[in-house]
Amino acid sequence: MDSLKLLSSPKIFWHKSVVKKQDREIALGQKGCVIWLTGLSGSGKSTLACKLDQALLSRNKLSYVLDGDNLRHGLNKNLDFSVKDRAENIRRVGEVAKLFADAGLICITSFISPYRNDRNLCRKLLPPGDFIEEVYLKVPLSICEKRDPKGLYKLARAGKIKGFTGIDDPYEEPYDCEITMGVENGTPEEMATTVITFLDGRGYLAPPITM
Ligand SMILES: Nc1ncnc2c1ncn2[C@@H]1O[C@H](COP(=O)(O)OS(=O)(=O)O)[C@@H](OP(=O)(O)O)[C@H]1O
Ligand SMILES: Nc1ncnc2c1ncn2[C@@H]1O[C@H](COP(=O)(O)OP(=O)(O)O)[C@@H](O)[C@H]1O
Repeated sequence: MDSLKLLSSPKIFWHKSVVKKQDREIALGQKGCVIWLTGLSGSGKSTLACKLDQALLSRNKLSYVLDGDNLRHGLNKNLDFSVKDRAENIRRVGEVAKLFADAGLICITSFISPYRNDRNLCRKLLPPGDFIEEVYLKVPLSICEKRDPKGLYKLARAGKIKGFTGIDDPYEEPYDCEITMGVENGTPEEMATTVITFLDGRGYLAPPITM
């Protein structure tokens, strides 16, 4: 019974893992954490997530990208863009990211995540220090709309998509994010370097120190 702890439901128990997070981190030579990218559609989240993933791999660090478009093809395919479903989308992402961080990986999430409360709930879900970075891609709507790589803004302006973030649905800017970046911060590669410098400075690209 040592490894069993009673949860809030009397019928569901928590089974403790024998291999600890720290053991996995030592094996991987890094610390598990979550980098949360947020911003409007077209602000560059997926591009930055990919650059980060590549830059980390080139340093022999293991990361994994959870991307809004991709998760909505599978795990979250039953969710729409209502306030309630966006909240559920982000809650599930937070739970999955928590597992990835526990596995010792650097988990990069790329979701509009328009509501402050949903983002803060994910922050609270993770042990202190694991949710290390909220990166806000502060790109004006006019620029995102000009980019419009999927033609969605055009459809939203034409009224063919309802509830599109930035057009007829809100985006709540972060008050307290760790990094804010915009078009003035250079290329996606340069932005990835900024994030990696931050990670390095906080010791996430080295294994934990054990006594
Ligand atoms: N109504 C509406 N509003 C916003 N975005 C929409 C909408 N409908 C479809 N899309 C496409 O879905 C992508 C956003 O999915 P997310 O899971 O990141 O959204 S959210 O965090 O739940 O708000 C988003 O992808 P990105 O452009 O990569 O952000 C869009 O391509
Ligand atoms: N820093 C940047 N400067 C200029 N264009 C960019 C930058 N980052 C991304 N882009 C371009 O903007 C468009 C949207 O980028 P994307 O990463 O798909 O955004 P999101 O995932 O936030 O929707 C793409 O065409 C991409 O090439």
